[in-house]
Amino acid sequence: MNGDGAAAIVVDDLTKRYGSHTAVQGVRFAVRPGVITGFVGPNGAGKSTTMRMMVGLTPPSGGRCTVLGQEYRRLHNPGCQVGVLLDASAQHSGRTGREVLTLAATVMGLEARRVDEMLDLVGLSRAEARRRTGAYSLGMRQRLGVGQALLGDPRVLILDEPANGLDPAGIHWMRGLLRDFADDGGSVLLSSHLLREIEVIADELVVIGRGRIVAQGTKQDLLAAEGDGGLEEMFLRLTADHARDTAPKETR
Ligand SMILES: Nc1ncnc2c1ncn2[C@@H]1O[C@H](COP(=O)(O)OP(=O)(O)OP(=O)(O)O)[C@@H](O)[C@H]1O
Repeated sequence: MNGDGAAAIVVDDLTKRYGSHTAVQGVRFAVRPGVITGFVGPNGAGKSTTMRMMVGLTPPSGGRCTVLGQEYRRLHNPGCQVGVLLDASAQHSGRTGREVLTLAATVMGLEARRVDEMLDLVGLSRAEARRRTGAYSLGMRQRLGVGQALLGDPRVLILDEPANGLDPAGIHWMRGLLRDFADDGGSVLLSSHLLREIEVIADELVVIGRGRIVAQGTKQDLLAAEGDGGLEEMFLRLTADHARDTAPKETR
């Protein structure tokens, strides 16, 4: 997948060290338009750290990432180009769902009606939108986070565990939404622990273990090489030597 000139996201040799601990080591992959790329790995493998570096929230120790040809922080009005959902629980708990979207719409210079469009799209009722997000379930927070990510009508989505906390109907909804987004030419990077979900939805896979990429390619090619075991077998085999690293989280 590397070296693809048409790629929407190019991750090039990204490395992150926390003191003597290397959380991400020389990670390279690309995310292309029209494709849902699944980013999978065990707990502590480096998925979130990689995604945080991609959007400028964590400074890399080495390497770089470009989104639509530029570093994320250099993008003009980034929310209108790249939708990001990294931690649905990070919302200000005292704001209502509507306030969260209205504030984001104002920052992006969008019309207020976009807020109602997003509420409809993600299935939050007007009454729910009037409640503070601190009272939301995780699934409702994920829906709001997806609404915020899509608010600016971006062409690229970077989503860390967006299906976490969604009920089966919510997962079904998310699957259709992301499929439509990609079929419409959008680029999606999606991390998930839900291997079955990734197996259904992803077109390409990037597997990370202990900060290093251990496999990448089309789902079809990777699973064909695996035989009957499916993604779960492949995941367990590839990441067996890359079990959870228990280095403590310090400061971001
Ligand atoms: N701010 C930090 N300071 C020190 N170490 C960190 C920090 N953030 C992450 N790490 C370490 O980096 C490694 C990768 O963590 P990361 O959160 O990226 O993994 P992950 O693949 O997203 O895991 P999970 O699936 O559990 O969310 C882990 O060893 C983690 O302890």
